[in-house]
Amino acid sequence: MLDGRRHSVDIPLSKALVALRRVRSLRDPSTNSMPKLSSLVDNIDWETDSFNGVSLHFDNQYRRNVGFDGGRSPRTGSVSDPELDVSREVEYLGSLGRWRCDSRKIKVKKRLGCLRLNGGNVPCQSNVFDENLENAHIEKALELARLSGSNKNHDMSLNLQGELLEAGVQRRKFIHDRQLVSSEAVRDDTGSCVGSSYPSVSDEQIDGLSRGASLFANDDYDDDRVVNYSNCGCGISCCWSRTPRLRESSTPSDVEDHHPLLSGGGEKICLLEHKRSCTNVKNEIAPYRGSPRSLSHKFRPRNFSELVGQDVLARSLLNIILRGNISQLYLFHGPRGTGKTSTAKIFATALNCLSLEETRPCGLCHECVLYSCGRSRDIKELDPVKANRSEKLRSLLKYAMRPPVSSRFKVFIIDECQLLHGETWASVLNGLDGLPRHVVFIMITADLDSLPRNAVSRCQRHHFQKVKNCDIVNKLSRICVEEGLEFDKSALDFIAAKSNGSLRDAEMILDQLSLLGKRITISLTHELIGIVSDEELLDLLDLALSSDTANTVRRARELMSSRVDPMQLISQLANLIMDILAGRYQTGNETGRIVFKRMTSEADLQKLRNVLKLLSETEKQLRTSRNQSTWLTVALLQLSSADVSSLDSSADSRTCARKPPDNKFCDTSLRGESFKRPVSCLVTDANSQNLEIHRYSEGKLEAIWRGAVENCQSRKFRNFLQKEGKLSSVCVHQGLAVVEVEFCHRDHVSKAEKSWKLIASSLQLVLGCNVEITIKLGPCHPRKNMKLMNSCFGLWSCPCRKLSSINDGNYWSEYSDFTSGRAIIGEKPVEACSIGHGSLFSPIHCDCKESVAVVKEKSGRDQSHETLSINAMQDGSTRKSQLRSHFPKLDGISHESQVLSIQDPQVAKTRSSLQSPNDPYKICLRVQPQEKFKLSTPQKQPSDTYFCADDPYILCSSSNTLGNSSIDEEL
Ligand SMILES: Nc1ncnc2c1ncn2[C@@H]1O[C@H](COP(=O)(O)OP(=O)(O)OP(=O)(O)O)[C@@H](O)[C@H]1O
Ligand SMILES: [Zn+2]
Repeated sequence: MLDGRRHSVDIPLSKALVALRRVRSLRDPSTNSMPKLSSLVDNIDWETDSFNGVSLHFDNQYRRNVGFDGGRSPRTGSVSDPELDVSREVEYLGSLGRWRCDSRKIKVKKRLGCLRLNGGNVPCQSNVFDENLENAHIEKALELARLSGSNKNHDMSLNLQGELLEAGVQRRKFIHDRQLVSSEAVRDDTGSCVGSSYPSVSDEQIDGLSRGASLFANDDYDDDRVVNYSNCGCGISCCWSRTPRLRESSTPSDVEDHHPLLSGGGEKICLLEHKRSCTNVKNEIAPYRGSPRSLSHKFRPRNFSELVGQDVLARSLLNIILRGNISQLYLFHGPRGTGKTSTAKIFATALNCLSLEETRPCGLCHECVLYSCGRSRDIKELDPVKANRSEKLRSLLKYAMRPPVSSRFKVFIIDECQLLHGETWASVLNGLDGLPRHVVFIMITADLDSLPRNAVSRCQRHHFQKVKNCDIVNKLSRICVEEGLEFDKSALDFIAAKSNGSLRDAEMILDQLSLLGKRITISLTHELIGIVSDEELLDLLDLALSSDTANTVRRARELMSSRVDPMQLISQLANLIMDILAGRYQTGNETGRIVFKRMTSEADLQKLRNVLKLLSETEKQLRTSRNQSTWLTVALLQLSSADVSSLDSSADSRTCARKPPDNKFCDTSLRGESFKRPVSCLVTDANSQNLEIHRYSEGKLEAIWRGAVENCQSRKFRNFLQKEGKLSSVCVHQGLAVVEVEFCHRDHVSKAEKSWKLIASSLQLVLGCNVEITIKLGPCHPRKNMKLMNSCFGLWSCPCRKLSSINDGNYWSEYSDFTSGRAIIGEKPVEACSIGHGSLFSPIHCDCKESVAVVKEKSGRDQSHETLSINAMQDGSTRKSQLRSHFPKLDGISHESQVLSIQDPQVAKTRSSLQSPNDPYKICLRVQPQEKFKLSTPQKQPSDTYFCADDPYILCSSSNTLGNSSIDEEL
């Protein structure tokens, strides 16, 4: 029918069109929206070119607006990018119905058919969809195009577009359905319909298509969104569901109907709905229409009143909005799982909520609905890692300059903002003054200490508390009721206790339990969490204290082999003992009553304290040990002898004088140093063989190592061993010492291995028995070559200043300053910092290798000696290296270390904030002036004063001063 005429739509032209659609100059400069583009398609008409072909034609106004010039990019003037994504071509073809007529029609079909679908090239089977129908549309379109070309008939041109679109839709429907079969569509958590993955043919949607993602996607900053969509969408990048269209008249139901995809602010899942009315092809696999992904997702708070345990904070945020005191930069910080992200979203929505009521966000207004269904273009969650890329950041700031699309504020939420680089922070802070008032940044972090100080001080900070146990229990029970779960109250209590103030953790545990049955019982909870119940713990403690060796070993083994990690067990035991000592333990069972009956005298309580110390020591050793179960069993067997005398240093020397059998460690080869009696005990191993194990404190191991090193002839090798090596364990059995020596570098290990005989014989000399040596790679030692400038060093030289508690993973970051200070030790002033505001069993550590902390230790043997060690906390392991060159007088090592925190005005103030009611550990700051020091302003400074009066045990001792007093050298 069109014989003799060459109908062509040049590919460059089509690509240029696609390119044009992405050009920012097409946007309305005032709103950054795309009204011109929306009608761009409408204004395309078709004309026959000089070659009797058909070419796309923009009306002149648009030509002028966009500076369109054939196949050239309007921005650069260069030819459009030949590498344009095929998927964009699909989009374009789909929306505009690009084709080549006649024989070229076939080409178009082939082209369409071979378009790459997500996950690979999936060629279409041309016989699967109705080719005739498509042909009919194309023929009709061609005819129309010819006519419109000659007549410049606008209506006709629109009809033509309709036909083309029909053809395109046919094709895309086909592609889409294939896609549905080959991949699972991703759904939103509410399971609601969220818009079609391909359009019906309404003008509105066509319009949406033309405005949509590909245009906005090319907005520099919106790349993120595109990535999100294309990653989790239906797989067809032309999917119009990435093109949330602002429909000003949207009612909630209206919006629900087209429910989203998410725009910037939504949860990062692409929500696709296959509009079944648009397709007549059956889906072989029905798209997933699941329930919410998790309980915590389902029960995410949607407004301030649903926030749990953050009442004050919620009130203050609401007041900020009601009074209109909006800052530009907010910082939400606090422990994990306490509602920071949820609150940021609530706050962002409330900022834009249109309701005049005081309860905001209302959840009903246009803005609220837009956000809740993921379509808000004014609330965006940004990926901090991407924001670190300078070009992204520039785009972001540029984007922020533009007025909000439909709301009052443009809100950018940056979760995990500690991942922002210093330069990113600097750019944000510098750019802040120039940004319009409608821009609001909400930064979220659980790690305040990693943020640059100036950034923190520029933000309006809001601290999220750990959620109280009772609040957690209430929320959990509400969830149970709503979910139709039965529950034991004790199970919920237990979950709350274990989740350590994190409501999310609690909800996740409950979630898991709910999968196991309709009733949440305490035993099931114990089973799942892998924690020993109090009864079992008491039973074990009772066995251990009553010297019932065989049963203690059996019971400990049972527990550890079934479900409990030795570290966990030791921590639980310690908690239990602490509760008993603090009089907080309520026993409801027989074992408990028996134990308590026994534990009445002061001596018994003292014994329990000693048990705690012993467990603390063991816990430290377990961290570096490979055979944790054995060492824990060993420790348990020692509990019965943990009376006052066994841990008393003076008693130690007496014991040592008695010289235990097989014990050569009091040998004078150790240059006159007296050591504590090696703790020896009998363990029945798996083969029921008796294995005698001598266990040494870390200090003693160091001394043995020192002795061995000094026995080495070669000075070079001696230096090497001293600097790089560490004796990590000695196990003596029937006159044979099994020794482990660690080096923290592979090269060092191989070097030491080459000279193992040297090391072994040196150790033999010290130990006085045969030695079997194992040389292994261990965790890094503290930096022995640490530069000590005027003996001053401090934790705060550590660039990351990241403090965290090993045991519970909590970040106490906001209190990082509280123990830094200056101390005078001996005659030398040093920077001192307390690292121990955690607990005895979860010492605070710094995960930066360069962190150092000064620890003052009382010598185990001789109180007049003081040992100054550097504890470099790395990866949870504590190492000590003595600074003998700086403090030659210091010698001896003990297991008792006290952290100095000096001149710290914050201590008293912060103790109460540190001590969260939910904290399984009690934190007690102890004022304990050392003999060598005197407080210059001694008011309120009785020796051994506990701030924590109800706590009979020092969980964390900090020798320090109150108020602004300082510590001076003893007069
Ligand atoms: N204060 C709270 N009130 C109500 N629900 C909460 C609260 N805190 C946590 N949740 C629950 O935990 C889930 C996760 O919370 P959210 O992501 O807001 O915590 P977060 O503090 O930002 O955690 P993270 O720092 O790990 O990102 C929520 O979906 C909600 O179900
Ligand atoms: Zn609202």
